[in-house]
Amino acid sequence: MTPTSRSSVENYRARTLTPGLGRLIDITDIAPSPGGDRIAVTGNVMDSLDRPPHPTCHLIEVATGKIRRLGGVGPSAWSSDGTSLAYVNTPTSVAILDTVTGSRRSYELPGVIEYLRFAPRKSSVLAGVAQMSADRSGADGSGALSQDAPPLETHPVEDSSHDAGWRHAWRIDPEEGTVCQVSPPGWNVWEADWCAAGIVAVASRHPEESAWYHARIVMLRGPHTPPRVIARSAAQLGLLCASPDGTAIAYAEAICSDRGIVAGDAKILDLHSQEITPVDSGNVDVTSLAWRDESTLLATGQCNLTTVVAEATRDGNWRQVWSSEQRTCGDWYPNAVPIATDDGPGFAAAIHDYGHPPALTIVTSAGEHTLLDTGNPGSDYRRSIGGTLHATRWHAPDGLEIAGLLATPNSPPPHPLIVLIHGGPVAAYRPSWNLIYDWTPLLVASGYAVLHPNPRGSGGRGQQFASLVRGDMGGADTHDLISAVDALTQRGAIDPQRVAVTGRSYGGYMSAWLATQDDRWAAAIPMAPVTNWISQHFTTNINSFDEIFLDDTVTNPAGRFFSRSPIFFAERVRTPVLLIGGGQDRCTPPGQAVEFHHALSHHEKDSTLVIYPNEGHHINSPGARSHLLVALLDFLDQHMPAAGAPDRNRPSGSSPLQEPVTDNSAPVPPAAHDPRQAGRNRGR
Ligand SMILES: CSCC[C@H](NC=O)C(=O)N[C@@H](Cc1ccccc1)C(=O)O
Repeated sequence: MTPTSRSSVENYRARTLTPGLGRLIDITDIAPSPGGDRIAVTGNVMDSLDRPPHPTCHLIEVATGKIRRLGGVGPSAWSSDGTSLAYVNTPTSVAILDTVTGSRRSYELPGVIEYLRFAPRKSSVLAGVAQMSADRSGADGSGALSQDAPPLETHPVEDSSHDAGWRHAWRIDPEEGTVCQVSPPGWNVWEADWCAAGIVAVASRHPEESAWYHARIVMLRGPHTPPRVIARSAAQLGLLCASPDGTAIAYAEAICSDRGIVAGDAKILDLHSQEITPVDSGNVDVTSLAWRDESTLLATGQCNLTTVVAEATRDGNWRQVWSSEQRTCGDWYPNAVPIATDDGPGFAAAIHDYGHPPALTIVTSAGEHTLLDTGNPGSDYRRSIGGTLHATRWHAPDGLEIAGLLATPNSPPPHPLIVLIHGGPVAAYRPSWNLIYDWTPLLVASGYAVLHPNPRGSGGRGQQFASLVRGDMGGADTHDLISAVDALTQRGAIDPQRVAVTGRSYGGYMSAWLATQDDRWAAAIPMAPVTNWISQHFTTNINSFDEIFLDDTVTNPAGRFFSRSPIFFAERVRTPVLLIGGGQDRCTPPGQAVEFHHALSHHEKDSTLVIYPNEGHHINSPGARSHLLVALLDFLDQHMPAAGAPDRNRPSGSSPLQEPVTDNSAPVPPAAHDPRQAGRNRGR
C-alpha cells in the first residue's frame, strides 16, 4: 500500500463524507401519506467515518418541509385513512404510530422484517418476515440476513430438509394486540400484498435464494391451506402490488439476474376474471409499480439511458409524465411513488444525477418542488473533482448499437481508461449519483476516464436485449466491451496502452474472462467474480442463475460450464490480475477468486489475491472499502499510471486528493479488518 494512494483515499473519504456526518445522505424508501400532506422517508445516516451508514426513518411535513427523525430502520407504510404509520423499528419489530395522538405501540416478530403493507380500510398490517439465517440477495450484498445469525463456519452441516432461512407473511392485528403467521409452512414468501380475497404473494416451494428464480404468484388462503397459483412465468416475477380495492394486481415479468433488481414487462391481473392485461410501455423496461387509485398505476422505468415515469390504466394504456436522460430517480433502478397534491396527482421521487445527490422531489403538472436535498459541502466537493459524464455509443462487430456513460477528467484527452462492468448481467447504468459503485469520482480525480458500459444482457432495452446474453455469457457481450475500447481509441479519447478492466459479480466474471480473451489490458481487477462455472454451481446459493444464463447443464462436459470458465484459459493471460473476494459471499463464494489466483500462479502469471474475511458479495465496511480503494489505486498506478493527473484535475487551485485535511479522516489500517492477502505471484 503506497502512502500516496492511502492518503488519496483518506482525503477523499474525509472531504466527501465528513460534511454529511449525522445527516441524511441518501433516500431509500418514500411513503407519502394518503392525503399527501406528509411523507415518511427512510434514508441512511452516517455517524462516523469508521462505521457504515445506518437507515433511519423520518417524517416530513409537505407544506413546511419540517422534518422529524422517527428513529427505526424502515421501511414504512400508512393506513388508508392516514392516521397510522407503521415502520420497521428494529430489524425484528414494527412500531405503529398513531399520528393523531402521538402514541406508539411496538410488535415483536420472529425474524427480520423486510416490508410492510397496511390492509385497505382496516388496521391490520402485513409484514414480510425472514428467519435470521435467510440469505440476503446478492443485490443486497449476500451473506446471512441478520448479524445475529451464526457465522457460516459455525453452521451445522447443511442437510436437504430445506429447514432453514424461510420467509413468511405475518399479520399484525393492533386491535387485538396479536401477531400471527398467515402463509402456510412449505411455501416461501418473497413479496406479498393484501387483496380483496386475502393476500397475494410471490412465492416458491423452497426457501433457498436460488428458488426465487422459479417463484410464482399465488393467492394465500391461510396458514393451513395450500396457496392457489394465479400467475407463472418462464422468466422471473416481481414488483407485486394490489390495487387499493384489491380487485387487481400489477406485477412485472422480467428476465432477472438478481432478486430485487427487476426491469421488465408490466402486467395487470384482474382477480375476478383472471384476465391478464399487458401494459403497453413501448421500449421502456418497467422498474417500479405502485397504484395511484383503483384504476391507475404509477410506473417507473428505464429506456436505454433515459429514466421514465408514466401512468398506466387498467386497460394497459401508458402515458409518460416525466423523462430525463440527464437525471434519474431511485436506487439500483428508477423508482417513484404516487402522491396527491393541491396541484393534482403527482409523484414523489429521490431525483439525482452524476453531479447531485438524491433530493426528495414532488413532481406535478405545475413543476418540481424539492422537499429535502441531501447535498452538502462534501457532495459539492465530489462534484468538483468528478469530471464530466458523457453518454456514449458505439457499434458491436455484429452491428448492434451499445450505449454507456463515459466519465472523463476535465484535462485534455487521451486518458487512461478503466472499463467498469456492472453486475447482473441484467442491470444497467444510467446517469446516477453513485453510478452503482461510488468509485468513479475518485478514479476520475486520480486521472482515469471510466467507461460504464451497458452491453447486451443489460436492463433497460427490453426483454429481447436482456435475453441476448442467455446461453451466451462470455460471447457477444465480450465483443460489445472490446469494441467500446476500439471506438474510444479511434475517437482519440483514450490511450489504448493504458486500459484496465474491472467489475463486480457478473462484471467480475467478465473482467476475468476478458483477461483470458484479449491481451490489450494493462490491468484486470475482477471483484466477487465467477471464474469456474462448475465449482460455482456447486458452491453458490443461486445455482439457478448459472443454469439460466449459461442455458446449459453442469453435467455437460462439452458445454458452456466448461467453455465459458476463465479458469480453463488461465495459461493465455498476459495481463496482471488483482482478484478481490468477500469471505461471507454466498452468491459468488470467495473460492472463485482463489481458484483463478491458483490457476494463474500455476502458470506463473502476475496475480494478487485479496479476500476480506468479514465482507459479503459487496465490500461494505468502511475499513475494507478503504483498503479496497487503496489496493485498486496502487494496482492501477503500478500498471497504468495516470501521471500527474491529480494536479491537472484539481477544482480551483487546490490539489483535491493530496491536500492534508485537519478533520477526523479515517486511517486505513489493513490489519484492523484483516484482508487476507493470500498471495502474490509475479509472473510474466
Ligand atoms: C456471475 S454470478 C452472479 C451474478 C450476480 N447476479 C446474481 O446474483 C450479480 O452480478 N449481481 C450484481 C447485482 C447488482 C447489479 C447492479 C447493482 C447492484 C447489484 C452485483 O452484485 O453487482
